[in-house]
Amino acid sequence: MNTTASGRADKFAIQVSELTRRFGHLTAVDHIELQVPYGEIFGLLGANGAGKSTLIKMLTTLLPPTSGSAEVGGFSIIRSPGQVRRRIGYVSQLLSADGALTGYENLRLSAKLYGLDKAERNVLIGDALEFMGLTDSAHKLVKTYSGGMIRRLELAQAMLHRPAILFLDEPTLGLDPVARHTVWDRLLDLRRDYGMTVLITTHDMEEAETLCDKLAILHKGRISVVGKPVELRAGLGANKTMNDVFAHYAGGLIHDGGTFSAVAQTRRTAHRLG
Ligand SMILES: Nc1ncnc2c1ncn2[C@@H]1O[C@H](COP(=O)(O)OP(=O)(O)OP(=O)(O)O)[C@@H](O)[C@H]1O
Repeated sequence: MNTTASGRADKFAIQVSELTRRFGHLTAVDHIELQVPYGEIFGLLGANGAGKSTLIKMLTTLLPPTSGSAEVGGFSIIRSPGQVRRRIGYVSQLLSADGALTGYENLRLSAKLYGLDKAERNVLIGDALEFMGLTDSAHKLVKTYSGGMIRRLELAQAMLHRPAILFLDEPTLGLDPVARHTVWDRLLDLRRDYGMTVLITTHDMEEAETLCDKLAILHKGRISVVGKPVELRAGLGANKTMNDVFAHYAGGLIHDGGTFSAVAQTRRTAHRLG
């Protein structure tokens, strides 16, 4: 249990009530209810356009909701967005590290943006580099990094100020299996060492099953089911896979070769670093 600045004991890192976002006539997120306890690794699944990124953008205060409410780290995303931002780290789908800077310089930039003072800054940057296995590459340009190293650098940037809650939009998209597993290990370490709560979006059924304690599947802006991966599979019958669960609750199959957005994203990443 965490105690917020208001002194209130708070069991949930994320509490969402009737949260809704419309874009014109389209309701991208439709009256969502969600509770994520502190210390949980929580996965958001859904087909392209289901509303995952829109939900994350609202919870990270980047996009105002049309209606409804949410508390993140004990603070309202509407009334206290600054308090929310102090308690979260966010890695977006888009490449956020700057390829023309070194890993260290990227981290120093993040530290300044977070307002960390100089003495604290150097210790926290050193810790983050070490934690993500990037100490030896700290002074190399990021455009020479592999995709897995870039993801770990982005995680290092997001964990720098020791947020209570990390939001990661498709954290392992486009990574090979070894790099993917390394990212999973680091996320598990962040939970173990710092008690961080992690909310991720993913299209990867292995990631959903192996990494996440609990999953919510979104379909057309609504949550169609919430549960532990093993419960969701068992709920459909014997020998059901996560792909079956996804097809049942998300209205479609995960196709071989990835989704359109996965392919586009991978290419965007390659282009930016090229
Ligand atoms: N700024 C915007 N203006 C208009 N429509 C938007 C905007 N952002 C998202 N949408 C629409 O809202 C719906 C939900 O989009 P969102 O990006 O949240 O889905 P997603 O589940 O994250 O999809 P993906 O897996 O492709 O990232 C989609 O129909 C999308 O086209």
